[in-house]
Amino acid sequence: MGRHSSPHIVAIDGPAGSGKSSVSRAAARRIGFDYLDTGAAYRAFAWFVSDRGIDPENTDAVVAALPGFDYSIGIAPDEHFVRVGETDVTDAIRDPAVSAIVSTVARIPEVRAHLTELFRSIAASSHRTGIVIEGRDITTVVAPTAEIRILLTASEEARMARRSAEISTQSAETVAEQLRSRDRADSRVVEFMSAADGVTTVDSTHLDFEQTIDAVLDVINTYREAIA
Ligand SMILES: Nc1ncnc2c1ncn2[C@@H]1O[C@H](COP(=O)(O)OP(=O)(O)O)[C@@H](O)[C@H]1O
Ligand SMILES: Nc1ccn([C@@H]2O[C@H](COP(=O)(O)OP(=O)(O)O)[C@@H](O)[C@H]2O)c(=O)n1
Repeated sequence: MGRHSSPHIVAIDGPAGSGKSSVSRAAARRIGFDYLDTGAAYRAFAWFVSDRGIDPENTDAVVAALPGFDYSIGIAPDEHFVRVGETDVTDAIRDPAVSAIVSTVARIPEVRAHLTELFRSIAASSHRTGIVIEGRDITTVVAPTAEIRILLTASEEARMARRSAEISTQSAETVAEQLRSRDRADSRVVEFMSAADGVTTVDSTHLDFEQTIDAVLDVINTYREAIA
């Protein structure tokens, strides 16, 4: 526990359904690191905006809501919760209604700057040797100097199939169309479809879940001396 230096950072980016959350959490658990899902904060902020009756297209009103956004998240891989104020929103932020508006609030530069600062301070609060942080702009904006940076990709077909297997309340076509339109909107704001300089690509299209975790751990182990 008595660690005083900053935690080492493993930065992982990728499109929706590439396996970022599940693979990052499992990899973090195996190496005793904390785990931060940054998409959860964008989702929780979208939930908050909607809960307050703010139109997500009303940029000024959305920006004005930022100081009142009281966010907390569990970063131990086995203690997952997301809260806004006293409200547990762990499940609510996965609702399709939240997915439908999250890209609209995520494209606002003030929102991105505010959440980026929040992610850096959450990461700095980790008491473990390191933290795996996943999202869309972790390798490029949030933690561009991380020792280990990975782009986790998979074909569009594989990503849609994985996500529709999780969601039983909507048809596969609806899930696929919503995912495609969110990826399109997100990729206008941040580049996560191709790897930036120094970022290692892990393509999980033909890997199962366990093989993908192993592929990510292989990349981490390659740099192990840097994070020993
Ligand atoms: N390599 C894989 N093969 C098959 N299913 C996978 C693989 N990686 C992840 N999954 C599953 O795909 C779904 C989407 O993964 P998730 O981690 O939520 O992706 P993301 O965070 O990138 O949107 C989850 O149900 C997860 O268990
Ligand atoms: N670092 C990040 C993470 C998420 N996001 C936004 O948050 C949304 C939800 O992210 P997520 O990681 O939960 O999405 P999934 O890929 O899990 O569906 C994305 O569609 C982006 O609009 C972002 O802009 N930057």
